[in-house]
Amino acid sequence: MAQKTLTSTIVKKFIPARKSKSRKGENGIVLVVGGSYIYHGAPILSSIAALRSGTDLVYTSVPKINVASTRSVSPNLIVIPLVDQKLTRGAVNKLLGALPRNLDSATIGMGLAIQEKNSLLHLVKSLLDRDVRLSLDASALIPDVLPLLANKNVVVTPHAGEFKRLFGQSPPSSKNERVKLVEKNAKKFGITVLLKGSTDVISNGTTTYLYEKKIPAMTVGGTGDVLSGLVAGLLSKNRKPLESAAAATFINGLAGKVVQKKLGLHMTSMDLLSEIPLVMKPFDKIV
Ligand SMILES: NC(=O)C1=CN([C@@H]2O[C@H](COP(=O)(O)OP(=O)(O)OC[C@H]3O[C@@H](n4cnc5c(N)ncnc54)[C@H](O)[C@@H]3O)[C@@H](O)[C@H]2O)[C@@H](O)CC1
Ligand SMILES: Nc1ncnc2c1ncn2[C@@H]1O[C@H](COP(=O)(O)OP(=O)(O)O)[C@@H](O)[C@H]1O
Ligand SMILES: [Mg+2]
Repeated sequence: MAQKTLTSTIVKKFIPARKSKSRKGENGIVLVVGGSYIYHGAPILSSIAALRSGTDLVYTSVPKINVASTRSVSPNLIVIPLVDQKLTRGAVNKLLGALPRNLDSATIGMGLAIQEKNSLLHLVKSLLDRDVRLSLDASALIPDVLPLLANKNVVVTPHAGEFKRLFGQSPPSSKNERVKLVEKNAKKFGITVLLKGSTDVISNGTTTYLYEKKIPAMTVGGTGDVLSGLVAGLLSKNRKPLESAAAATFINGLAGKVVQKKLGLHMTSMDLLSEIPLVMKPFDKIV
């Protein structure tokens, strides 16, 4: 299968136009589920990235111990408390009852502590049953979730360590072998796989995009959390998981390039957030 290198021309087609006459909610409603006692920042990074990708509303669900700190970060976030410190069946049932009716997409896993595996499976299945498009990251990347995902507009965003946990094989260092392994698993499970690294590999098993970034400053913690929010933000308007994942990784890299140029190897993932609007603006279309 031929791989294509991501370019602005390709990505421009993946970002839907906004109608002048649209109303609040028509340009994306996103749910972010993540965070834990130690990792409070991940869902915040993901949520702000989703908003900055150009969605209308982002609902951020975090354990109740994180609610006050999360709310204090930004009035733009609508925080839905998880009733337990970790993801439990009871917390998922309460969350499902509190969700907005017309949710378009969700991203789950960043910084999340999962008490019972079945609570994650129940959350994923319930959201897919409501035709919510998913971006699964970090703690949500466990093999048990794979059978739920086939051909359901789902993107998984593992780094190499999460890839091994999810698919049982470590991505090899040879680029061609890496691409083949990503394609094999994407096809086998009917999902879009975005394998993160110095070169991101994005494939749905039929089409594959590569994005070589040369932005080592992005190894700082949180840049994958930002990416998960960008994927969900784009998925909320473009149902095609491959296109949304490819556009998200390209935007994340563009922002990283600008920040590295400005700050060298001293960026934090927060710096990416302020660059997202500036790098995405040239892709805006209003009809
Ligand atoms: N401020 C925050 O709240 C932050 C929270 N974070 C959260 O921290 C949690 C743990 O994240 P980590 O990615 O550190 O997961 P882990 O530290 O649990 O890494 C999982 C496994 O993968 C291995 N691994 C990690 N990156 C790898 C790579 N590129 N190649 C090969 N092996 C690799 C690790 O050694 C480990 O064995 C995640 O839920 C993440 O979302 C991080 O994103 C950092 C920022
Ligand atoms: N050497 C590198 N050069 C450029 N980007 C990188 C490099 N290593 C990792 N990245 C990027 O950093 C992010 C890492 O994701 P992840 O490990 O999940 O981060 P975190 O969980 O800390 O948010 C991905 O977006 C990946 O593309
Ligand atoms: Mg991560």
